Amino acid sequence: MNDAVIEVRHLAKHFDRVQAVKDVSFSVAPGSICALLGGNGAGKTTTLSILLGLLLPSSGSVRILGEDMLAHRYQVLPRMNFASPYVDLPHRLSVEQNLGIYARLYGVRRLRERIRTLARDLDLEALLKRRYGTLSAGQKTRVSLAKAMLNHPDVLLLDEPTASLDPDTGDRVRGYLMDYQASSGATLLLASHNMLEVERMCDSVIMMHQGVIVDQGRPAALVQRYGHRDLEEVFLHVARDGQDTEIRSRAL
Ligand SMILES: Nc1ncnc2c1ncn2[C@@H]1O[C@H](COP(=O)(O)OP(=O)(O)OP(=O)(O)O)[C@@H](O)[C@H]1O
Repeated sequence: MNDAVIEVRHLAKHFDRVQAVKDVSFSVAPGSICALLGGNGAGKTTTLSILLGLLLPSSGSVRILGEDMLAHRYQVLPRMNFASPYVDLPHRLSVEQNLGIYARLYGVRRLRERIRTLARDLDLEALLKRRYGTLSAGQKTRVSLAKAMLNHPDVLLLDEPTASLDPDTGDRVRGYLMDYQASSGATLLLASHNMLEVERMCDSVIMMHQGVIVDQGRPAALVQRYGHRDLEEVFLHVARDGQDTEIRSRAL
């Protein structure tokens, strides 16, 4: 029986002449944290956007929580959420107003209590009355994460979840996400450039290079397979030697 929470098969996406994602297939197990890794332009954000239904694929299929996302995404989206530093919220509204609007859109019950809890957990209490547009990049990242947690998602997609966070705040946010995963059983898929973060948080890693998957596995297994000291070195190896790695992985 196939019980993957995220099941991607032969996914491709091109923008005019740019082939952003080429025949990508992978699955993410329930209750796991999986990382999409790859250099700039590898196709991570495009893949996450297709999973969310924000972009239509050129070909291929995506099943999430057992549903075909192309045919039935509105049945699945209430159980998902997404955080990204690239998605902006209305600048003139306060943090509290922004979270309140999303909470109503998601049909969150006892929304004031939910916002208070998230503000406490993500250190946003002092910012609730501030206009979103006046926040620093790291503060916006935390608000985006709070928005993503409003509906207690079963599937959480995160594009660089700790971008712009200082080391202390980044560490606390990672701890928060891991605690959430452990207590809720949710499945997390994140794109990250932070290899220490990935080694600490993730059960599995999917390495992309120029739109294709060049390798995947558990972080420790990848480090061992490439004979490096850590995932950072594996990343550099794949980024600088991506084409060869792609050819080798296809030959396996
Ligand atoms: N709307 C678009 N129109 C044309 N090309 C696009 C568009 N969106 C993405 N691309 C191209 O598709 C490729 C993959 O981009 P994508 O944003 O998915 O990469 P990424 O792995 O998320 O990179 P980064 O780490 O820099 O965020 C890139 O070559 C990018 O220029």
